[in-house]
Amino acid sequence: MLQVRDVTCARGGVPVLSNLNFTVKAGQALILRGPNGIGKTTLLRTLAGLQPAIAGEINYPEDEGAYASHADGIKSALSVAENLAFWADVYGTALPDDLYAAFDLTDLKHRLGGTLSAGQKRRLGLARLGVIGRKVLFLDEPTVSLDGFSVKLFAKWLQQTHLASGGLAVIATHVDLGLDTAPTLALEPFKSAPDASGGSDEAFL
Ligand SMILES: Nc1ncnc2c1ncn2[C@@H]1O[C@H](COP(=O)(O)OP(=O)(O)OP(=O)(O)O)[C@@H](O)[C@H]1O
Repeated sequence: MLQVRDVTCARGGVPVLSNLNFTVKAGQALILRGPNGIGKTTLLRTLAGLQPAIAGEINYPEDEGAYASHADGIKSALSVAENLAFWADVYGTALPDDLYAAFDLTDLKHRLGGTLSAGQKRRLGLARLGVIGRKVLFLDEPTVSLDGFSVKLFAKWLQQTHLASGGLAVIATHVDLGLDTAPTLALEPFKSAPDASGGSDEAFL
């Protein structure tokens, strides 16, 4: 379970979203909604522990979190199979039997990562989530570059594999993933004071 209590997150030292409270249970996905710049990426990175919250508490089982950003994190000189084997090695896991089929990568197994199209790269980036075995996923616009078929395929993996096996997910998306019963959290009411101003911090990759 993920518990978020009175959390405020910030960019460049300036609060972006304040006083967030929510719980996501095992088997559940929470969809974050809000316009560009509201702070979805900032919140996801904060939840994932990549930057500190400036207030509040975030709890979920230790070593179960994983963040997937806009970037695919693919090694271009390795093949699709080698990329996935690399992640399995890093996380000490085994590749699930149905992984290639689940992300429509069967015919691309031996292609170099660097030669994949944007959507194919994204499918490979998402397939990493099926390898690392983490239960608490923080997903930032996971369907960018995906066609309709691939969006459905990803939603199916999320629902029938990840959530069905007791995982959970917090997902920032402007696309309807068609996840049954996934609650939505609109972030606009949590926007921090509009007159707050501050400097820049490091750009997110
Ligand atoms: N490097 C930075 N330093 C300071 N502020 C930043 C930096 N990068 C982004 N911001 C600001 O922080 C706020 C939150 O940005 P964030 O990327 O979290 O929004 P978002 O909701 O994910 O946006 P989008 O839907 O466009 O991806 C925005 O107002 C943005 O301009």
